[in-house]
Amino acid sequence: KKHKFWETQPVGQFRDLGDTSLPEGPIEQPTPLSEVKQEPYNLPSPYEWTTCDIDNEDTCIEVYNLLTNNYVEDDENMFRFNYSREFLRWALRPPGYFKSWHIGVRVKVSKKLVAFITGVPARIRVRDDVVKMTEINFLCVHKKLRSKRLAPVMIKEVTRRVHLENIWQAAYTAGVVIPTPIATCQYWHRSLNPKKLIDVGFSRLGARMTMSRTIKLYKLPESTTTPGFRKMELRDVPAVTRLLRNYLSQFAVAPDFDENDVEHWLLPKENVVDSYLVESPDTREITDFCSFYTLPSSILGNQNYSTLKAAYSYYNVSTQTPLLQLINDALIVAKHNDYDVFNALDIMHNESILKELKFGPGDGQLHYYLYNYRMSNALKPSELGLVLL
Ligand SMILES: COc1cccc(CC(=N)NC(=O)c2cccnc2OC2CCNCC2)c1
Repeated sequence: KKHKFWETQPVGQFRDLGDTSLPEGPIEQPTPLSEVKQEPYNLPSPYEWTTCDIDNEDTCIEVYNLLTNNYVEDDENMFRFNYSREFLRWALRPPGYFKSWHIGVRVKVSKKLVAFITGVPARIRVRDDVVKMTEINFLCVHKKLRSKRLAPVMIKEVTRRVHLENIWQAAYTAGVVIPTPIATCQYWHRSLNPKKLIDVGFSRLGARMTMSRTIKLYKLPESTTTPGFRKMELRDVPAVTRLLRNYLSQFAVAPDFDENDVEHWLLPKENVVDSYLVESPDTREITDFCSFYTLPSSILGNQNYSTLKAAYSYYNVSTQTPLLQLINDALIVAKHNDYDVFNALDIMHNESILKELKFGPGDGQLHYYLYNYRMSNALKPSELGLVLL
């Protein structure tokens, strides 16, 4: 039976698609905190819950190793996400985070960490509704424990702990279709190091193309082209917050960032997140912004390389500089910092610049989901202003 678990959850159900009589918004009302299950869900007997304190170096290493060996792979199992430890500490400790939402599963006898799931708080606007949500991520079950139905109980446990903090909605993404996507996005890749990408099988040499012709095709200038283009600094947080809030207001679903959020999520952090802005040379005004995060992938089974250095488009705002020129400058910076590939989803205004900047379509889709919040119709990717890590 397909979706046995998801048909028991307060999410949009496939059978309700097209039923426009169902109102957009929360599916279930909050329950009084006294009625939320106080004790953890039962795990199969060999396993126990653990809260992963990622400030503890040893625990952070355990989480890193579990994800490095067991997290998401591409459809052809040639690559696996390889989130760094500093990235995980950044992703899991935003303003107002709860350690209790960093949930692990250990083998009672050996104490080995064999599964993980996380939530972080986020204020997300859905049309005119700003909703306190949790962003769910890093659901990972050790390869040897798959099909033991651990994922449903982990999802129920993180939901229970989120309910205890009086939060009733969640946002998450997946490469698979489960009830029911609020948007389905395509991912695109822009080669920066085509020789390596072809060598590791990420890309293929185009028909009637030589390697030297391919290298020439993706060549980028040594330096950025936009006057006033520079790294974001702490002093820019108020202006970037204003710019970003204004820009994101046009999308149906987007984060409701305040200055604290912008300081955490967008201030440059080496090997984690890069952010640049355009400060108009004459007015000194900040008119544009672009950012990408660093998510390497392990290359599974290649003699010459073990890691693919990938940049993922994050939040970009173009008000004076054409988006094409802004993202081209982001590509130039990424190439200069030895990234092999620059990835983007076709969300926000990205679709308009992908082909011209020589992005190629990826071989998969990324589906966005809301928990306990119904949307009458799926959104077009261009209506989505939310990037999850
Ligand atoms: C290249 O190495 C890979 C290793 C594992 C999976 C994939 C394919 C894939 N599933 N890609 C994406 O989900 C993706 C493609 C473009 C932009 N963001 C993405 O995912 C982000 C956001 C969701 N959480 C993972 C990172 C590629």
